[in-house]
Amino acid sequence: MLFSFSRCIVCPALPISLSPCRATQAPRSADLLPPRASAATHHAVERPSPLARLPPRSSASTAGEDRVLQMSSTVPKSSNIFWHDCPVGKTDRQKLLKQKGCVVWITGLSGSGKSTLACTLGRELHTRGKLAYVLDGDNLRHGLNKDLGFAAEDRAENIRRVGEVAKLFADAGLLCIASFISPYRRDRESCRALLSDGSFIEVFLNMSLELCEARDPKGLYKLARAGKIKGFTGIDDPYEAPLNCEIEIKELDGVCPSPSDMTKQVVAYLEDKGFLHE
Ligand SMILES: Nc1ncnc2c1ncn2[C@@H]1O[C@H](COP(=O)(O)OS(=O)(=O)O)[C@@H](OP(=O)(O)O)[C@H]1O
Ligand SMILES: Nc1ncnc2c1ncn2[C@@H]1O[C@H](COP(=O)(O)OP(=O)(O)O)[C@@H](O)[C@H]1O
Repeated sequence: MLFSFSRCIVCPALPISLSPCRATQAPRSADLLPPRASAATHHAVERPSPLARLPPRSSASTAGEDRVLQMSSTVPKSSNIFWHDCPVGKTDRQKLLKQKGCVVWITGLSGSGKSTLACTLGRELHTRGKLAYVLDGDNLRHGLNKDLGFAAEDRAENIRRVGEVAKLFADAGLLCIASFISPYRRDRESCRALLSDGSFIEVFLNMSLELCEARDPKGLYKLARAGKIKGFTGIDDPYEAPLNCEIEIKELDGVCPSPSDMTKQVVAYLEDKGFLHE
């Protein structure tokens, strides 16, 4: 896989650092939104973002804005490149698989049940003889995205890469299940824009912070409350709720639907929209 990089700094005494990034958008106050400026202070505990090493281009703009503009990896940096079509296309693969490629994008707070839904849904689709593949935030941060932290621009780059990978999977004819906090609306919308034919299905796990924090299976909320993790989504970092998602799954009176009920809701949508047939 190729990524484009817009700028590098070469210092004889240091390793070369190359990093892309993309713009993010201001948060909404109703959505657990501490000031966006907190993104700049994320690194008290985690290692510094590779993106943060790049200096701004002009002193007039803010460092974050300028870096995002100058490094936008959605702008191709290569020249003399040509699209190469292959004789076997998406339609052929979909016929073979008897399904239609799509991306089921699950977004929500840490602890909202994203991974649980992704796995339960993946299992249900598999049982139905459908080829699905789960891309999970924690997992991809062990490999493809291991150079990224949790500053806003790192999260944006994380989601940009995943969006591109998910698009390839959908093109391969798979039912791609992406499970990421993906806290910024703009980043999610960029992924949606990669799939223009209604095959981006955004699933919002609309669980309250109280519920997620009570679950806290990894103890991360406790650490964030104790100030041991900075920039934790929902505590001192924003989460921008979707405005027009395809599926919203909510708790009712503090009770969350079971994984099986959530899965049924998503499968019913996929069935209704024809993704489970060629
Ligand atoms: N600062 C901070 N904020 C939020 N989450 C954190 C943070 N640090 C580590 N983690 C762990 O990383 C998991 C989220 O990774 P994602 O790739 O989904 O995040 S993002 O979409 O780029 O925001 C998330 O996994 P889930 O709990 O499954 O959501 C956490 O385990
Ligand atoms: N629908 C649900 N009902 C009850 N508990 C759930 C449900 N979904 C997830 N959980 C539990 O909540 C915790 C967080 O779920 P997880 O899938 O890891 O969330 P996320 O991936 O969003 O961080 C886990 O302990 C999981 O077993």
